Amino acid sequence: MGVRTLLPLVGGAQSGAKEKKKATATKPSEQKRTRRDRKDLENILFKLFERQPNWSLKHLMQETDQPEQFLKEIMNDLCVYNKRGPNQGTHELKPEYKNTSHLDGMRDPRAAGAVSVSELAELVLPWLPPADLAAAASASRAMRAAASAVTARRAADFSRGLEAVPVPFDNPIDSNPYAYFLYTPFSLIHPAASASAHAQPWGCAQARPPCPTWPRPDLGLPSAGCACAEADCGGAGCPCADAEAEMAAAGMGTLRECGDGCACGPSCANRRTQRGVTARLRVVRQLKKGWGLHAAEVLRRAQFVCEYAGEFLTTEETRRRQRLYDELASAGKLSPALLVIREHLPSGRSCMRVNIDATKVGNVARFINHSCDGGNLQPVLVRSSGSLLPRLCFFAARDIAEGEEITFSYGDARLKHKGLPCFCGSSCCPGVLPAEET
Ligand SMILES: C[S@@+](CC[C@H](N)C(=O)[O-])C[C@H]1O[C@@H](n2cnc3c(N)ncnc32)[C@H](O)[C@@H]1O
Repeated sequence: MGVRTLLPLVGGAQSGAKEKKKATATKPSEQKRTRRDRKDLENILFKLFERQPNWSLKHLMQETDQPEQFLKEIMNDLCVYNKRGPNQGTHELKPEYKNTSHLDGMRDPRAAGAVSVSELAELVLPWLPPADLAAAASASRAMRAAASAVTARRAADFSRGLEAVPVPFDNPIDSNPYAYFLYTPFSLIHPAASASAHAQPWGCAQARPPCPTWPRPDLGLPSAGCACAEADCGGAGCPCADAEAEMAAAGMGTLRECGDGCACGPSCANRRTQRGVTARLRVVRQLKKGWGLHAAEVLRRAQFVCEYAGEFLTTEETRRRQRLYDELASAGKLSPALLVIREHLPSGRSCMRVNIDATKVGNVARFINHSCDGGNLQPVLVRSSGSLLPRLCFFAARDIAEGEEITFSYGDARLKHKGLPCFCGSSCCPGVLPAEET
């Protein structure tokens, strides 16, 4: 558990005659002093009594800047008043409150085991969606400070420590610090995905966990796969190898990799799309397109950028969600990230359909905007041995400069009656985003 946060103390102890005079002359009126949160004030007083054991009421008022009556109430609970002796006229802590720094967060014997406001905030606030976080922030000054820290951490890494590198938000347009959704480094099967992802902390103070922490779901056929020695995996003799692998990254559109059914481990060289995001990226707010994914370093042609991760949906659930998303999107209330991939099978007569929804549960790819000229990413359908469902992965189609927006083409079909406007800016843009009834 983290160290308790103490609000800054006001000024230093003033004991000289000159300072006393000055303090009297500038003493603010009682009405101007606003009450602190009681627990915070108690913490401040404990700190002051650690600095020196005896304090007059007047000096404590100067230090804490609290209304006299409020301060007296708390001091009655925590202190004894010295009527005589060398410390006459001062207060000191009651014996049960002295030398208890080793019991940090448990000072109040009236509530043994109680934690401070900031400790409680640290436990609870990372679990809250933005509206609840804002409501909690209005409860007290300490809660406001804790909520701002959570917000800052959310804006600094929306992968919540689940990727090898942090992925920050950058909003030069308005005061919205981040977009709220649940993060998954790889696709999950609905409805298990939605159920488990409803509770996910985001913005905790503790160090990033080793990534990724979620168990990868078993998506398929455990028996299929290779048994190569690790060093040979992906080579000419490996049944999971793809002779066209390099070309795939450059534009062939499909790729094979080792997977759950193989004897090799996660460090196998033939699993280049299975280690999550390693390229430096950032999400930047734009005036017309909302958030967009940008390169935060130079990306080389054919470099793996990210997988399109979200919830694998049935076609029935996809249609249900699409109706809802269409309504919300046309009212400007949502940027849907629902993707349907159709892969034509070799017979040419049927096609395999994969539905991935990254709107509520997704990864960095949910921020990739559309470009009518095809953008700078090459989408590649990756099949891993032992997995039934292919994964959509993105490779750099050419060198991408630092700061450049990362885009791909959502498709050609514009079959919907009322399409959303497209602001990709390319010369071939017809002005409407691709869309079709699913
Ligand atoms: C996968 S999301 C991309 C991230 C999105 N911009 C956001 O703020 O979350 C897809 C949505 O982004 C918006 N979008 C993507 N490309 C666009 C473009 N070229 N012009 C206008 N809006 C675009 C549309 O609202 C679309 O439904």
